Amino acid sequence: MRIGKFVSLIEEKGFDGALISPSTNFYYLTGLNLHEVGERLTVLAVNANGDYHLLAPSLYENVIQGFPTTFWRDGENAYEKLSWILADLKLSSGRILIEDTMRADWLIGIMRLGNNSFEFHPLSLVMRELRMIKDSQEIEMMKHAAKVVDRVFEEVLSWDILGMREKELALKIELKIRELSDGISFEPIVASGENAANPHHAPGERRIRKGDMVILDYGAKVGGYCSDITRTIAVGQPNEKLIGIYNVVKEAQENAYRAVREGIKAKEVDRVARETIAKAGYGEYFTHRTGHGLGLDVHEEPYIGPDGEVVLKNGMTFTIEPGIYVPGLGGVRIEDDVAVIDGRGTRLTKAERELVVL
Ligand SMILES: CSCC[C@H](N)C(=O)N1CCC[C@H]1C(=O)O
Repeated sequence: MRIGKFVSLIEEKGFDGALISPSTNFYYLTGLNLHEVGERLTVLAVNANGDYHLLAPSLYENVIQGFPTTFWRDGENAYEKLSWILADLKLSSGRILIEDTMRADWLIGIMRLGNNSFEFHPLSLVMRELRMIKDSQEIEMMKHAAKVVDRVFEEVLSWDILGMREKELALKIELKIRELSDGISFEPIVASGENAANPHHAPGERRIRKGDMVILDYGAKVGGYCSDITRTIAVGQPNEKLIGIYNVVKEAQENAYRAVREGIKAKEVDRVARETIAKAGYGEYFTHRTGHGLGLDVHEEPYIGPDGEVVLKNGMTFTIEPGIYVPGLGGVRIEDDVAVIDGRGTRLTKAERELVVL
């Protein structure tokens, strides 16, 4: 468990405690994977002396073992039990870290507990520091998740996708990922033809046609850790303009990857990708950041954007995924997962990056 290191950090930063609801932070700190707690109040309370206690629904009695926990049953007053825990931990005032994704109704319920005068701060203030550098076990998990998405890409290339609806292909990809891993890290994106001009296109009814460029963006989870890959493929010969765009994106991705070094700021990697695309005349069509950190969350620190002030260090993991999106025509994105190892970038995803024409 990583709670010890977390407590040292909160003390060092002058916080009095933390209230953490189920989330990737909760999993990172406790190793507990509480599936679908939904609306049932579940909170881990930690104080700056290193004492901690969990409040959880009794449905999870079989899952939570060997962890200091008070369980509550449906029909009981969970907030009353939480107030007893906070009193025991002497958490009634002060600077308290709150899980960023805590449900608003829980937070309001906590604010209404008697005798509390908390000053709330987002938990990410502390967790980002802990989670940004992955240890070797975490990197192993991410390598495994990356292998899965590479394998899925090979499978896709063996399918007859001409005439298939985007959403059918997205479902097939999802099923393959689920077969090979612990699950998807987000709902796959399949964007064909002019739909590929939308970076977060929701796969729909459009059938894949001859001459389409198709963006495939999907990810797997292994042991909680995510991969995230994008490849753009052609079905039949695409028009010359799209082929030109493909080559610009491939060059931008390669240049940004080669720029990765320990000690430079994340925004330097973004700048390299952006300059490559701007020089080719497509600057205004690269409408998002170059990448994002990857780990237990599919989007986390360090963000690789024009405002990326984080200094890259060994153990950081992130995506490099420049794209060009031309409304009415289509788009191209190429994305790899990268880890900083021995001072340089190492690609975790290795699927073919040359344009594949099916
Ligand atoms: C979590 S949904 C989007 C997944 C995708 N791989 C992705 O992260 N992006 C697609 C466009 C840019 C990038 C993003 O920052 O959202």
